[in-house]
Amino acid sequence: MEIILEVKDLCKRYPTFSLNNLSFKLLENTITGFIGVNGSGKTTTIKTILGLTPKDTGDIKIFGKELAENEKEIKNRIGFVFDEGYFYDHLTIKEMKSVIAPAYSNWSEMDFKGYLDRFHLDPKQKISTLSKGMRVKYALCIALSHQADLLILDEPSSGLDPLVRSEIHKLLLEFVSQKGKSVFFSTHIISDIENTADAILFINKGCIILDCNKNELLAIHKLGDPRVSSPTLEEIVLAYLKEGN
Ligand SMILES: Nc1ncnc2c1ncn2[C@@H]1O[C@H](COP(=O)(O)OP(=O)(O)OP(=O)(O)O)[C@@H](O)[C@H]1O
Repeated sequence: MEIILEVKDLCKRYPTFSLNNLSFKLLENTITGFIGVNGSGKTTTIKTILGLTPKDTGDIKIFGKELAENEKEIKNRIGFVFDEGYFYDHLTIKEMKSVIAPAYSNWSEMDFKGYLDRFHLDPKQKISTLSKGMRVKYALCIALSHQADLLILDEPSSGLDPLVRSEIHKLLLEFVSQKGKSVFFSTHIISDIENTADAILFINKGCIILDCNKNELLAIHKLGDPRVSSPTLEEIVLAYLKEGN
């Protein structure tokens, strides 16, 4: 499988927190769940990958290239969704789209309309009147309408009801089944990882404490005795967390 993103020895230091030598890869046709408790460094990692926060040291290659030297080309191929809003509240869905779309050379108006229909979003509705779930869906419509190959989502499902979460999961599964696509999403909701992710990257206190395939992890912890139930993913993850503390 092709490597879509590769991070090597990434370090970023804030006065009271640091990312410590993070190294990991995101693979093609893989949904990687980036899990960690509040304040463990998920958003800092994502912002550093996207060049929104400068790194101190380390290498980040996206589609085999350095972001700094190929920013336009790489950003064209990344769709991102942040939990904090980055839209102008006073604009409508359609007006905001007109601000964003020119930044992408592969923008597809047909795809955008298709996603709006799918999520029952009205182009005339003001951003300020969208519910949290509608905002995330709108952010996904934007992220998916410029032929991105890598989707990066920062806590897309926090605060959303189970129905909206399952709609989003379905969309991510459809997306990642296409050739050359990969999804990286951060969460602290283990059931999201259980339902959606193929791979798990677990960060704690700015360090990666687990980087593995989800099914392989479950298989390793499966107990041989059928009379005793094997640990759930949540129990396994909590055990790693306790070990790291
Ligand atoms: N610009 C900044 N300056 C100083 N410290 C920062 C800055 N941004 C983040 N931090 C600190 O880095 C740490 C990690 O924050 P980060 O937002 O990456 O965590 P997170 O895992 O995304 O948390 P959450 O799940 O709560 O969103 C926190 O202690 C935070 O206070």
